[in-house]
Amino acid sequence: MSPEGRGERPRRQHRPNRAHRSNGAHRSNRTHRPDRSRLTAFEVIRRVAESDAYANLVLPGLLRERDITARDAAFATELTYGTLRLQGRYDAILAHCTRGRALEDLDPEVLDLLRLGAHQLLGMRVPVHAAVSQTVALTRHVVGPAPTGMVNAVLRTVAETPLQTWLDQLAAEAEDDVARLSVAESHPVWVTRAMRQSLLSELEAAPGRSSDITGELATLLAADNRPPRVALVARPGLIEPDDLADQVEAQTRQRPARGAYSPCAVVPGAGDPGRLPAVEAGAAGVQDEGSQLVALALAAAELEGRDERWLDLCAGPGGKAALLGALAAGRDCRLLANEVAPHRAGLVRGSTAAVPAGTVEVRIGDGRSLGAEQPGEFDRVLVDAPCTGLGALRRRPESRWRRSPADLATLGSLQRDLLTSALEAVRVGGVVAYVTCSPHVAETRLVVEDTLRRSGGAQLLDASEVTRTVAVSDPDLTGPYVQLWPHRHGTDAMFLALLRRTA
Ligand SMILES: C[S@@+](CC[C@H](N)C(=O)[O-])C[C@H]1O[C@@H](n2cnc3c(N)ncnc32)[C@H](O)[C@@H]1O
Repeated sequence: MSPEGRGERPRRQHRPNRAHRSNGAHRSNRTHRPDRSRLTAFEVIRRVAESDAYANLVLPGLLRERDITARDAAFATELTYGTLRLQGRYDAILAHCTRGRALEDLDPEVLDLLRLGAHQLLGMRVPVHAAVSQTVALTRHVVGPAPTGMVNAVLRTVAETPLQTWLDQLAAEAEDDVARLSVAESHPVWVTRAMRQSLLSELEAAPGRSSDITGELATLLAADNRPPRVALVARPGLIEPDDLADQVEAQTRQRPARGAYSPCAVVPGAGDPGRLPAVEAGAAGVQDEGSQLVALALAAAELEGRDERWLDLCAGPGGKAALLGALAAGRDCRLLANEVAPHRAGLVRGSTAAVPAGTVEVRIGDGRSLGAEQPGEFDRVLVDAPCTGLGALRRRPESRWRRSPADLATLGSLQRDLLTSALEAVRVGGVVAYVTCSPHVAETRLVVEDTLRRSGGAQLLDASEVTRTVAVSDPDLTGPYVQLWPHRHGTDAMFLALLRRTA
């Protein structure tokens, strides 16, 4: 299930400075108060570890609550997200600095403190003295005095060697390119392997592409470690992109760029999109250009015959439903937005609130049974399937460490069932878009090919060609499937297949 769908589990109460309270050394706590940005970053990282929380959901609330703004907020954000993203790299480095002590044997809070210190030293250009002394102060505040000597010594050892020298040393120890890139770019090995597999499978479909898979893999993994640029969607018929750009300009005093691919996209370089009048009114929203493109492609696919009823089988939280709803309203079509989780169905209602009344109906239910309940009813169907989210690692810093290959089995059977149901729900001649925010072939082409084989009565359309017709510039796609990439397109790694029901 995607991040927004999972609630935060009750968390273990964080007890600042346990040891101090027990030995009564309060004065030292007062004189070595850690700064609020670092303390906030630490607390978010602990919540991520202890309660399965999502950093991008917890951090903004904490910053607001504590009135941490401007440069301090930017520092806390980079410290939190950078530490979470690059945890694999830092663990490999820290393991060389603990004098033989395994990282698993450290108190988890102390390990997180070391990671925070390592990111300041190696990823943020914080001066050594400040990075070490502040991390030691934070350690004393949140854990107590016992590990401060160790934290000080380990971070000083980390700081003795520049990042590139560390990476060269780790590369020399790696047994192959996948292991080397996994450590250097901080991805679990199975994820790196899956990305490599996906790039290779594209090469089979388009042999003309660069065959330097290792080089491209390195670029892709590095792109996953950079924060994504925010893109806005101007929902057709609700606001024109130029009018949205005017609102951004009024807020930021800078004319925003238009999207590289989506005709509806506006890309503000700064500002607070949530405060734009169009976003507040629901005429626009924050949406990755990849998500915009796949929804636009479904709406643009040629249909034989009637075009009246559209279905979004897995609609929550409703980004694509809002875009499809706006398009549907412009064509006098109706959209049924289905979602299994009631609270997410509520989010769909919110996202689609600005679409003219009577266009979108929100339904709470299991998409797997919808095809049997309403067979052949729909002309266009979107299956934006629950997936590992490996295509959105840029925006969910902790997710790469949370997922495991075991998730693929559970998700794979759900994905197949949902696509089968969509093929039942669409009428003969109608089109189904199968979409994932993951490039893992087990969630993309294998699901499509298996389902086509099992269900029969459907054919694959050339999704690249359809996508080219809606894109404002050539996304350089080949073959029946569309796979977008952060390093090539600057989008999430969205996958799209288009299928037409034939019998
Ligand atoms: C990738 S998200 C969809 C994102 C959405 N299309 C958007 O653009 O905002 C997948 C959604 O599928 C929902 N889901 C999971 N299992 C489902 C099922 N059996 N039937 C319908 N929806 C399901 C999840 O709750 C989640 O909201």
